[in-house]
Amino acid sequence: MTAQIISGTELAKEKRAQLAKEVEQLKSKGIEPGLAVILVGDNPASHSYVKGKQKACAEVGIRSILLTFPDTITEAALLEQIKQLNADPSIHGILVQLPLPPHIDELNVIETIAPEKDVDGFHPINIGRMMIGQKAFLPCTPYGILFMVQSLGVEIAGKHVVVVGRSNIVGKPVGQLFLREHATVTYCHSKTKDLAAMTRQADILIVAVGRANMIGADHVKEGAIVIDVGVNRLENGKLCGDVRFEEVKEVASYLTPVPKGVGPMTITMLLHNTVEAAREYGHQQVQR
Ligand SMILES: Nc1nc2c(c(=O)[nH]1)N[C@@H](CN(C=O)c1ccc(C(=O)N[C@@H](CCC(=O)O)C(=O)O)cc1)CN2
Repeated sequence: MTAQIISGTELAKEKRAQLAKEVEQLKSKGIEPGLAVILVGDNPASHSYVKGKQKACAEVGIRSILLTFPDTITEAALLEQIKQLNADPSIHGILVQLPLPPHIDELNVIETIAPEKDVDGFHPINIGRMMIGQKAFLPCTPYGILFMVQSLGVEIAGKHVVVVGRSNIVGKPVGQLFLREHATVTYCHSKTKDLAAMTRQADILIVAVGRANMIGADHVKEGAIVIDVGVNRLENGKLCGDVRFEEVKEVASYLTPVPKGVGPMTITMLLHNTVEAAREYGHQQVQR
């Protein structure tokens, strides 16, 4: 079997075209979706992701503002900035690019963002609402993965989804999203015994570890759908995923590439959440 490659770039293009129309409709009602992006420090990857987010906003007609701070900013000063944005009626979405410098407590920062402006879907209120099946902003990478799998038209209910990785922003929430779709979900992590025996049970295998090329053909059941979330930069400057693409493509039915797989969907679902935030809350001033 040779896998069909799921193009995140193509899916993102289709979804962004639809979002651009929705933004036009909102603007005709006097609502211009606005996103505030906060960037702390000089991590080159973070700068590049933020640039990508701003470019994508411009593409669909979302107004974005960028607030940059040196990595010496105090946590108190950063929280104050967020409170000001919470009170700004022209801003519907706020995101703080992660990771933050070690002296700043990420959870304090995330919890300071008003849940109705938390377009990253990281606030404990949104995570909690997601887990009990209530309306919530869904974290962008997990949401993008679900969107990709749903776009294949395969039934998710009853499928065995194995997630490798348990980060708060990808591994844990992606399992919950598939559980909400009635999949049977298994989480694997660094302490899992006989990883290959677990991953070979997966109908849908989602790998989000951040270790280059760790998953090979021997980890994958014939015909499985394999989603590679890893973005690893090699010494030669090239990007590669957590999955050994050339090997696994001979076993899987569908496979995402790196780059141009899950990455472009992350930014697209951020645009989706920002449009939703403007639609839901755009007409009212958030009081704080
Ligand atoms: N506040 C947030 N911080 C971080 C998030 C997030 O969702 N919210 N996720 C990651 C980084 N990230 C978005 O912020 C992100 C990562 C990767 C891509 C992407 O498109 N990758 C490309 C390759 C890019 C490259 O050349 O380096 C791809 O896979 O094709 C987009 C966004 C951590 N922080």
